[in-house]
Amino acid sequence: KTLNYCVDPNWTPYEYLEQGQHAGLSAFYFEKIAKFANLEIKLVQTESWQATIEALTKDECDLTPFLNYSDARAEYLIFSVPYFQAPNVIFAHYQQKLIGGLAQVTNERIGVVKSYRLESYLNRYYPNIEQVPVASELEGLRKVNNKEIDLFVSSYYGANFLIHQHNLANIRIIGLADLKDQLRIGLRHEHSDLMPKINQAILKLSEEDHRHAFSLLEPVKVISQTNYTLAWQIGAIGALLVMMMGLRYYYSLQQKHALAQKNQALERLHQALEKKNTQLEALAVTDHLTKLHNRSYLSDKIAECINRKKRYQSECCLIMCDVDNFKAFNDNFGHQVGDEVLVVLANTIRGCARETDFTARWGGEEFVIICPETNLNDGLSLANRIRQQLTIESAKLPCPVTCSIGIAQLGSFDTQESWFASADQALYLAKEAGKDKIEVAIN
Ligand SMILES: Nc1nc2c(ncn2[C@@H]2O[C@H](COP(=O)(O)OP(=O)(O)OP(=O)(O)O)[C@@H](O)[C@H]2O)c(=O)[nH]1
Repeated sequence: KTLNYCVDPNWTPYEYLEQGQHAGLSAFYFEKIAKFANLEIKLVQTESWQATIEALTKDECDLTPFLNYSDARAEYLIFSVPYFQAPNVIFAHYQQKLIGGLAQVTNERIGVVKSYRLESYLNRYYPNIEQVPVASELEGLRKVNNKEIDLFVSSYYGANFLIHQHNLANIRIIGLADLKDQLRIGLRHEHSDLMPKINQAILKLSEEDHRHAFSLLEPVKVISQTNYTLAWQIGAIGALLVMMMGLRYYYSLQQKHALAQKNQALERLHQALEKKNTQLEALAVTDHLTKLHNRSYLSDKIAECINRKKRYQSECCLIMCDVDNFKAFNDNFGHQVGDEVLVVLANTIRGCARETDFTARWGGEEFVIICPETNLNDGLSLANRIRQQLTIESAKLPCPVTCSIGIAQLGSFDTQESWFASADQALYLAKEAGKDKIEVAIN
């Protein structure tokens, strides 16, 4: 027949339920005893020791493996020989004085676990002591630790275990209780025929078994262990992040460097382009043979002179200079020498003109000088200087070179066309008059 058994679900470390299973010292002993006695057993779970006692009285449980003898219990239970003994002691807050035993308890309130043998024992032998019922040993000890009650009586090993386990640092033992736990199996009377077998099984328990049972009462040390796996994981993630950030920083530095180099190259290119543009702009307004300005450059300057004349009545002279018999020169000495003649005349004009004058090759063998802020006399003397200097400069050429010059002063109502037409007319007259001459246009 299967025996149903109940235990105290909250009597750590002696006896308790862990995930619905019987655990603790009594579990270790009872498993061995049941095996030695060849008992078939089945746990019936209860909510408290009081519920276990009730279940035993109501025949819902056949036995309980770890309890003390009491006359009250003997009414429905038969007891085995004890197989575990422990003194009972009095616990108090560490500020309480030592006492000899329960007999010296006077005004103190003492905690007792409901339905424990101590409850009836105190009622019987110390009726004057004020009892405070608690649900479990742990609750009683906590109340002492927090000074909610003055004393607590309990089994030495079990309470010692709980004090360490739950770090109840304010508690100390201040005296011995009269009672001693003598823990054994309690079996309902109707199964008393099994008791001899059970007692025999208890006697089979070895010293080694008892040593092991005591080892179960060692408080479990809560060792704060570093979670190295987590530390490694965090470390690895951290290192990875640092590495990624480092790589990112390294790449951004490289990119920055490459960008800076590209920018420098672009800047150099930009400067070269600007230089080229300036050169191109200069080329666009420069005659490539004589390096004087060309006609398009002069157009702007002529317009400026006309505007200044209109606004300030400032004087301006236009000198038009044409190489005499240039065709013959080309024909006789070739175009290369003809080019040299043009360069000589251009240099002569450049050398004679003021820095403020604008000189240009107007086309072919014809040159133009615009002389701002220059009256007719000054223009005339410039024209003479050119003619004279050309005679000197052309000495290095195969044949003397002369030029004819027409001068026109800018009139108040002149346009570019009329002004140039006047100078051209004067030049024509100089040619007509036999060349190597200067003629002035009359307004
Ligand atoms: N070598 C050279 N000859 C040029 C250049 N530009 C124009 N000519 C030549 O200059 C000559 C000008 O001849 P013409 O207009 O008859 O003038 P010219 O022979 O000087 O006669 P006059 O003006 O009356 O003295 C032409 O034969 C053109 O081919 C040039 O850049 N270089």
